[in-house]
Amino acid sequence: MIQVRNLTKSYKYKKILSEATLNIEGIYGLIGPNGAGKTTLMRILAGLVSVNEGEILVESDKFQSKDLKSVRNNIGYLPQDFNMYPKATVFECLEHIAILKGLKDRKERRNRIEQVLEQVNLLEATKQKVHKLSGGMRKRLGIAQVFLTDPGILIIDEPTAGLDIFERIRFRNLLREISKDKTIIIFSHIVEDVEFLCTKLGIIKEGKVLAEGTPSEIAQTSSGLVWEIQAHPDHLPEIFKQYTVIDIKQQDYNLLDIRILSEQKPNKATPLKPTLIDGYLSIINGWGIEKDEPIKI
Ligand SMILES: Nc1ncnc2c1ncn2[C@@H]1O[C@H](COP(=O)(O)OP(=O)(O)OP(=O)(O)O)[C@@H](O)[C@H]1O
Repeated sequence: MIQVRNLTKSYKYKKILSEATLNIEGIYGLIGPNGAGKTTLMRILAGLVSVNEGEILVESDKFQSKDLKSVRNNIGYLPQDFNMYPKATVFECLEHIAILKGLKDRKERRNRIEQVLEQVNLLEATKQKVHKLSGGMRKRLGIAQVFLTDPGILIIDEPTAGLDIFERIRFRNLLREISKDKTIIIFSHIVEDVEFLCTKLGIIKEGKVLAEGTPSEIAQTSSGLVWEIQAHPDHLPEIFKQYTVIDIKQQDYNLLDIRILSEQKPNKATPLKPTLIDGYLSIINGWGIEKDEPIKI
């Protein structure tokens, strides 16, 4: 469990994070639009950036600490594109990193490397050069290097960016498997990633935490706001002006099924069961949010 309390971060006069409070546990997803402050928060948690105000309390079976620097060894960070030592083989790359991480004993180090490669299903690629790996394999190599020291907390930036559908599913399954004894924090603007993986979510916009809850609790915040309307493609510009459009499906050449958010029931609209993306967009749009108060779910 990581408790982030009233975290404020400014660069010069610009506030990037404003009294952000989060209770991070399980597989936790932090989502928000571009510029929301996700990367900044991630870098703070990874111990790479300092804060102006607030505190972070890390609790796990292993320790309890308010000082992130002292627990850095228990935090593994996987950046969006792991591409260290591109000319080295997978094994050489892990060996370099293991040495940097202080695994001094040669035999122990080699055993550990084999263990982590097996864990992420990369044993067969041991001798392949890093730059020749597919995007998904590189992600798995990223996880392998993080696992060398078996951290209790894993921070992952955009887990499935650049992966095809098969690698996406495979990588999500890997994360689910390894999450059993770890806290995993996923930073993403792909709602689908967090929907399938995360047990809890935080929504952040312009440096402020707008809501925190399970995916279904977040979805429920848009209850009564989600509708399907049907319209001719020529009417789309008008519909975009009037409503927040979530999805459009072509029924035939002349008819579209359009999923929208609206506080009032539009003419001839059918109410729909809310999903996470509906809840996310309604929160981002500010519906049901008291000014400056996070949604209490
Ligand atoms: N070192 C810095 N100096 C000044 N401003 C910064 C710095 N780093 C980030 N910012 C600003 O902080 C704001 C939040 O940036 P951040 O990268 O944390 O957002 P984000 O949610 O990760 O966005 P994205 O999804 O686009 O990556 C942006 O307006 C950005 O310009």
